[in-house]
Amino acid sequence: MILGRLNHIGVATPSIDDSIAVYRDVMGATAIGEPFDLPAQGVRVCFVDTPNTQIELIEPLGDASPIRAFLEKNPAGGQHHLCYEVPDIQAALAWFRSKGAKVLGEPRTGAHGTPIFFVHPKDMGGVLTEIMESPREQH
Ligand SMILES: CC[C@@H](C(=O)O)C(=O)SCCNC(=O)CCNC(=O)[C@H](O)C(C)(C)COP(=O)(O)OP(=O)(O)OC[C@H]1O[C@@H](n2cnc3c(N)ncnc32)[C@H](O)[C@@H]1OP(=O)(O)O
Ligand SMILES: [Co+2]
Repeated sequence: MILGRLNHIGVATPSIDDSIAVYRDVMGATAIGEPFDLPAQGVRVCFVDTPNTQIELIEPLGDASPIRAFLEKNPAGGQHHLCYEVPDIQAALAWFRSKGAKVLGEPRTGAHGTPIFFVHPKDMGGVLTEIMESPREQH
């Protein structure tokens, strides 16, 4: 497998609106996207662009949101996952499985419109890891 660039850092928050204010007013971020809902992923999302990567703010959406338990343990929010690009999602899936790492569910379409999957933090040194197919590989 060829590991590509860090695409984004996922940051869970109880309030995207409050987090936008922090990134804008305290961090000086100038490129902040419009929040949008991703019901299939159980999250509301907002991207903050930095010169070399993105911060992905995620707020729970719906009762079955996968970030609810995280926010119960971390009520103020916090760093939730790292996302790396790969050229071929199926090859990456086979690679992680061959290494015995627990892939969480099947690949699905992520916030960038390309396939993603997650690898359990227990197999990744405590870091929930998202793997996404690079937008540049889409035809
Ligand atoms: C915006 C869309 C998309 C994109 O395109 O970018 C996204 O990023 S969506 C992001 C949200 N979606 C997901 O996170 C999906 C994958 N996650 C899961 O399946 C679950 O969250 C989980 C990782 C399996 C955790 O399950 P959960 O029920 O929430 O927690 P547990 O209490 O059972 O946790 C077990 C164990 O793992 C530790 N943990 C949980 N979350 C994290 C984390 N983010 N980083 C590091 N460690 C984490 C948790 O503390 C437990 O540890 P122990 O207590 O020691 O057992
Ligand atoms: Co993500």
